[in-house]
Amino acid sequence: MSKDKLTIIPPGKPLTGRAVPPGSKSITNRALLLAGLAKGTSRLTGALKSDDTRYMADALRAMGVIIDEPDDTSFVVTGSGKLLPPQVPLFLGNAGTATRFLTAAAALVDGTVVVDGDQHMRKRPIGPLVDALRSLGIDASTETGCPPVTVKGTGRFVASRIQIDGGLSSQYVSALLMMAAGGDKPVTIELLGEDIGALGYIDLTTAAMRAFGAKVEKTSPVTWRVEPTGYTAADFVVEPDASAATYLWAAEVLTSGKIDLGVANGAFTQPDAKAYDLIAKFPHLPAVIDGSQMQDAVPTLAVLAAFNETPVRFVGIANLRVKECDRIRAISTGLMQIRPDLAREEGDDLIVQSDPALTGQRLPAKIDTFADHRIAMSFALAGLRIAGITILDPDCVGKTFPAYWRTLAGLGVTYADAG
Ligand SMILES: O=C(O)C1=C[C@@H](OP(=O)(O)O)[C@@H](O)[C@H](O)C1
Ligand SMILES: C=C(OP(=O)(O)O)C(=O)O
Repeated sequence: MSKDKLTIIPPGKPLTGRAVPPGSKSITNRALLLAGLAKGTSRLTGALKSDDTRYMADALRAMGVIIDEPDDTSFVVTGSGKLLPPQVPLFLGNAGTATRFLTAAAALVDGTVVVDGDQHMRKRPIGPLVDALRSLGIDASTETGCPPVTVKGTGRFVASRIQIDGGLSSQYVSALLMMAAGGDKPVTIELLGEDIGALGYIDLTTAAMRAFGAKVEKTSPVTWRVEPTGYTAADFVVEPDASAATYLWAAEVLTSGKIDLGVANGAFTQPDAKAYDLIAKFPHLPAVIDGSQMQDAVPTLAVLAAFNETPVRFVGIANLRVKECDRIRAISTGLMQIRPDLAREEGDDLIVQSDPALTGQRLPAKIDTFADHRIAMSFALAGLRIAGITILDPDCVGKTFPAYWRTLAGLGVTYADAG
């Protein structure tokens, strides 16, 4: 789209039609890595092509994996069973999955790997993962507790138990689980500290590992045992992205429309699919929503909550402060730009002061998206009911849903250049 801003014109009619979400970012990046670690050729179909998956694919290419892209939704990945040391630092933009997963996978490389990202990624914590690698005797270091991380691997590691504090990100746990199958003996991975949010992402990880031949078993609510099988090439179908689906579900209820996503809401295995049942309750969302098991759906739900009959308090969302941006701040800022009393923060809770009478009003607001795709995509939903909503840096949706603006247009949304 290549614009620096985009103003949504409220459609004033139900949004209708077919709009299939792109492939899941989380599953695509897991499958790419596992296929890259396997020996042989894997075919991934239904995959996401976006900034985050391009960073992962290019990083694997830099480590000797051959990746062809025969069409818009497929990757054909041929690995040698070993990742090679890259000649240059791996640049992973602001892709949390690629950054965390490759930091652990770097421990399987015989040589030095530098994992780096953009200025946003350089503020996202990775210390607990680096500490876990160091506890295994792997030479891993970060000066700031955030990328860049330097890992000097020997191509193998020997460990029987890895402890990890996943309080800030479940991706550390997923990263270690995927690495563990490349070890020399069975490994038990154990969660330390507080319970992690989004345990469903760990299930996605173990499911993808099994699809590529790993043997992994949950041995207690906080431990997993991984056998040293390595990975086997496989043909793998990526399901549509549930976080992307939340915008379409919300667009449907906000406009009393009918949108065919081409996939049943019950068919998703990703954590954010839980948001469907909440969205279906609109405009009677509950007074308290615990976002801990559907974190990426919180921006969608929060913008929806502005039009709810009654206020909504979002709890369990502290780690939204260390996502692509501080999402609690970005959401409260955006809502307060629309109307100053619309949101407030209380510690790490977000309170959305709902008002169904917002609908049909003209409340010009230029929404700062902080380079965060989810802030752009969720605030666009406000523009379905309020005139004057302008999204700054709309291209940031390229992180996970490059066709977002076109997809809304296909359902009947129109845009104006911001004045
Ligand atoms: O494992 C994954 O694919 C993800 C885990 C979640 O992150 P955290 O574990 O950092 O909360 C989620 O927000 C992210 O978009 C994708
Ligand atoms: C938090 C997200 O991404 P990541 O951590 O993978 O960068 C997201 O997509 O909302």
